[in-house]
Amino acid sequence: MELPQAFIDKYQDLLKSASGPFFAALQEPGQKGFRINPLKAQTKPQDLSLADKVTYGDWGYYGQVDGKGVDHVSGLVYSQEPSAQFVGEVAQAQPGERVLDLAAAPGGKSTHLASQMQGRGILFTNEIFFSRAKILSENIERFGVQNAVVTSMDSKDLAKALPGYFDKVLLDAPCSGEGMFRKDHDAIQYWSEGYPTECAMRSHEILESAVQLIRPGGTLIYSTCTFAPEEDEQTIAWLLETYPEFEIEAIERSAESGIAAGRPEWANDNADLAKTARLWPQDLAGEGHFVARLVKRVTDEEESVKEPKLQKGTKLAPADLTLIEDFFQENVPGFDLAIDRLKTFGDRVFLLPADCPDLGKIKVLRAGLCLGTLKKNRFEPDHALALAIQPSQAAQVYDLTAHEEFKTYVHGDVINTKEPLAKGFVLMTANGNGVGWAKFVNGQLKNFFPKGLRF
Ligand SMILES: C[S@@+](CC[C@H](N)C(=O)[O-])C[C@H]1O[C@@H](n2cnc3c(N)ncnc32)[C@H](O)[C@@H]1O
Repeated sequence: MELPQAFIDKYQDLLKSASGPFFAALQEPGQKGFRINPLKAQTKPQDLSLADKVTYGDWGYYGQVDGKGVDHVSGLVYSQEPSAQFVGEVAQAQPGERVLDLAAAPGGKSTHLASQMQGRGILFTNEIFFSRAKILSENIERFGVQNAVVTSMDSKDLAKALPGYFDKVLLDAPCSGEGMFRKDHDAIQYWSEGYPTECAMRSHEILESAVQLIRPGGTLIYSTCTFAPEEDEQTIAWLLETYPEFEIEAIERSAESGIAAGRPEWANDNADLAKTARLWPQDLAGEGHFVARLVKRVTDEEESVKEPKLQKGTKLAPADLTLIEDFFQENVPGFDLAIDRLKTFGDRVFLLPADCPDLGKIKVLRAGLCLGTLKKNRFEPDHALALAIQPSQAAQVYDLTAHEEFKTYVHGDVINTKEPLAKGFVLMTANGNGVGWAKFVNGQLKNFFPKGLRF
């Protein structure tokens, strides 16, 4: 890998004698990793050895996930390199909290936060670019998250809609990506001497919104996947100077983790910057990252934050409500259908997260769990529902791995079976987790795996 000369000069100057091991590490292959999904019923991957555990967090392992394998398709695993997993560990979202992931696509950190929240509280996960927000939304669906609102907004507009609403805001900033050079050689092509400063300016702008979105007493987590001090310590120094109500909270780092402290001498010498964390590829098995956690102090002159109105459910026509209730009674009897939280977008019916704020001014791609679609005289379950429920909640289950028919199903083919199934919807499972729906009629399981996902 050929590094730009200006990059080499910069890090020789910053790292002095440590620059040798740094440049040597950049010539090594990138580290691969994944996290296991605790929201799933069966949490033991089928085709992966779990020998090498990432030292921090409960769910991380080293290794590469097969994008076409059972574990990926069922949402049991999420590919994420090990250093990126440290960001979620620093955030420590709690069940019941209001959490925002402000720059979230493709969803590595959001799915991690959702794992921590265990379906309780509300997770707003935002991506400014709509095409990337769609990918984020698909990943939230595959992971079986029920309490997320996926949005695609400029952070300024989100801050106008929900000021002071969140207990925690994560900004995993769009950055110069130096920490990803080993994984993504294109990042080297984008890099120029002035690029970190440009990115830092964009981070400042997004942080201005993040600051408004956090409630007094709430927490900001800021991370990048770059080594550049402009985007790391210098950006946090700028934040502290501009918003004195913020204070850095020390990040716990065990000695064996290889995680280093932030570098005050690369910013304004504020000693508190050493409470931030740096992940260097020469010190640990992972890529480059920077993480800071800050608390927004409650000040005396604080104006009380106005609670937003709650989002009302849709008042459904009695016939439509009956269709939905009958579907659940027959096919997913174990599901707790909270009628007052049902909300339609066109003919699609969603179950909003509990206490969802008014979404009137918010550009939403997914509001909680998509249950299904109201068709003429019937209700058809959504793929998202198959991925979110536990198989024990479904009336009928067909295990594809036991029948060695996983590939047939994801290819979109009909499955013939002699199993004693009743006419109706069947949850198709693989290795004990839902992967989609089929409809059983006359000895055949008609395939409902979405056309766009078949392979
Ligand atoms: C580092 S990536 C996020 C990765 C994600 N947290 C994950 O773990 O999968 C930063 C994201 O910010 C988005 N972004 C770029 N400019 C932005 C802006 N002005 N406001 C908000 N997000 C922006 C990018 O499209 C990108 O998806």
